[in-house]
Amino acid sequence: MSLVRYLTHRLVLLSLLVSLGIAGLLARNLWVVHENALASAELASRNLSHTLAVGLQWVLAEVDHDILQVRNVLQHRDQKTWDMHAVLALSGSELLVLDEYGDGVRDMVSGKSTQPLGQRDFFQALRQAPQAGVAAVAIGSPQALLENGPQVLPIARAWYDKNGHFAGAVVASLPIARLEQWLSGMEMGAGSAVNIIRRDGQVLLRFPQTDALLRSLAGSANFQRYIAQPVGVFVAPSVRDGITRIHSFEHVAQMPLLVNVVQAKTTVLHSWYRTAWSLGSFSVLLVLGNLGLALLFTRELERRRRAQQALRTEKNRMQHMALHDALTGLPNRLLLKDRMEQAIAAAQRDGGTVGLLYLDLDGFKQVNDRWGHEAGDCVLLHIAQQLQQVARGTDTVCRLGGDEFVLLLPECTLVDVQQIATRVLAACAVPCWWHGVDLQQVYSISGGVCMFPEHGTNFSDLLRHADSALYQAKEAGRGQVVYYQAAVSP
Ligand SMILES: Nc1nc2c(ncn2[C@@H]2O[C@H](COP(=O)(O)OP(=O)(O)OP(=O)(O)O)[C@@H](O)[C@H]2O)c(=O)[nH]1
Repeated sequence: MSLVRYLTHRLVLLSLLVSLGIAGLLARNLWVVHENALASAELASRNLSHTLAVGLQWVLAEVDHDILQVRNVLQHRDQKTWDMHAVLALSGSELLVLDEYGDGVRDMVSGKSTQPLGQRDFFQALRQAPQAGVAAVAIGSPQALLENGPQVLPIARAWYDKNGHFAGAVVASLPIARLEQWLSGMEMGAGSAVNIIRRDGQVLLRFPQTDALLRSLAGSANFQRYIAQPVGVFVAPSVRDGITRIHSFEHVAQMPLLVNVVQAKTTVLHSWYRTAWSLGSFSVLLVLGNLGLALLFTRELERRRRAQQALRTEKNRMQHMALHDALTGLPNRLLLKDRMEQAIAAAQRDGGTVGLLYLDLDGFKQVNDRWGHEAGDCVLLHIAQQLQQVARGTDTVCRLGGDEFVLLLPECTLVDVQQIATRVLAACAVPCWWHGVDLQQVYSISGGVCMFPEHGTNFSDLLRHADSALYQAKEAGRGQVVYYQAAVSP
């Protein structure tokens, strides 16, 4: 792999890692902010439910104090009749005293007649209490106790006769309007509310008021968690609308009530969502920009790599062209000179000999003249191929130009050269077909041989002497190989 490609891969990898790092860091920070926002909201919600529970307990304790005072008098009277007016005057609130049937009830202070209350939930709860004195406060569902009276929350305790039998109830009323006014200053946010819930699951008050009927939560999973412990906070979807909320609750001390504050998670995390959206968009843009830049850089590096590759290829091609013949692809004179100098140097070092066979076609011009240059080229290619087949791996077949070829034969004795020359003459006698015509019938080949070091010790001397032997071969009738000074026919 080239350095550029290696760097490119590393760059893209690095860019990916940086992008993932940025995205991971942002995601982690967003998660921390999310958890902090949730924890703060839970704390605020818990504080609010605690404040409301304590406040409600104070209000109810005050009312209960009046109820207990009246009940005490009722239970310890020693005459058959008693002055109810005087009894009720003990308390500061408006109280009702009910008999054992919940009937015949009179508000002795106001003098207004009440509705029959024997079937009301709080009265039933007190009547069914198991033991005198044991029954605690009963709290009824919101209702009007007096005819055309306002909606109130009935708060009642049972009272008992001397024999410990249930004798009726003392009932106080907590106006719903008063509770609503108490809560009215609170800004809850969308999907959030405060509930006052009886311990049997009945919702007694919901703020802010919605059109939805106050209903019982008994049996719901969330309510089970409300009654499992006196105080708590958790996040869960609502049974009613499926919205996930923070539920914070606290039981009202000594009362069968609990207060809960529910806040929609979306409301609590509203600002977090906006931050997450803007930071998320920013990080996506950053990552995309980072990747885009890496890709651009990569493309630029790749473009440069390709340009360099093309340059190298072109350089190699030029070098090849400078050292090789364009038609046959054989080494040219320049490369022959280089190879011969190497062969001479090696022979000088090892005490060996080098043979040089200079070849020239006979009658080649006639091929050109009769069948055109393409036919001549065909002959030149054919001869080049034949000579390469004859040559050994260490030999060099060279085209000097025109119809002249040279075989450089390193580490070659005179006997070896003779054998090769014989094979060359035979190879050049192989037919060369051109459109159904055997051009070999027209041409033959002549050669001149000289040896290093016997006939010369450098390139030009050896080439000149081989050429001279070739000339002699032409003179002698062509189609043969002549040895420099030793004109021995193969
Ligand atoms: N087709 C072709 N012909 C070439 C090329 N290069 C040179 N020639 C021709 O080759 C011929 C060489 O001339 P000669 O060597 O005198 O031709 P010859 O008929 O072989 O003569 P002798 O060697 O005296 O037998 C010329 O006609 C050149 O034009 C080539 O690349 N292709």
